[in-house]
Amino acid sequence: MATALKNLSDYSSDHFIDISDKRFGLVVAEWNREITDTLAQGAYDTLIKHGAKEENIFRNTVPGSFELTLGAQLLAQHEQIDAVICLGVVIKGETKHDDYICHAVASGITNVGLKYNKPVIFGLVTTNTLEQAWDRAGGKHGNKGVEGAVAAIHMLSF
Ligand SMILES: Nc1c(NC[C@H](O)[C@H](O)[C@H](O)CO)[nH]c(=O)[nH]c1=O
Ligand SMILES: CC(=O)[C@@H](O)COP(=O)(O)O
Repeated sequence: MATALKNLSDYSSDHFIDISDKRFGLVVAEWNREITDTLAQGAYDTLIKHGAKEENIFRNTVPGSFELTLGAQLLAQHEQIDAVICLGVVIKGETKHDDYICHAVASGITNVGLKYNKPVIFGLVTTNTLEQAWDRAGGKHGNKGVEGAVAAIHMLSF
């Protein structure tokens, strides 16, 4: 279903568990920093809204989305971390570079989650234009950071 048909910030919290003792890693790419900061704020606010403690949310930055995988692993390897949310924005350029990044990150963070048996959430905005990216960072299609936090809480409620 296209994002245009499902707002990223619409969700049900009926099945959520108590997350007051859960520890979350946020890994945020610095590329397109203004947008990734907005995604991170959306994720942070959603975790707090649903009971996470400020002191249990650990935010790290990485240079770009390609480094999200290693950033996720460096957090997920710690027993104290219950879930990791990866946030980045990749906007298509003149070459296929964006494809290589997106495929590497999708595959990489999937493997980290499977390796450490904990939610590692794919919060990557992958768009053709800057406008489309802003539409998914608090714009008309909601906030992908909110979606990432909801996915993390949902998986912890599994
Ligand atoms: N073009 C974008 C990048 N490129 C940088 C890579 O992610 C990586 O940091 C570099 O190749 C060094 O390993 N990153 C984004 O997050 N978004 C982009 O649009
Ligand atoms: C997605 C990217 O890495 C992008 O900025 C690279 O741009 P280009 O393909 O024009 O080199």
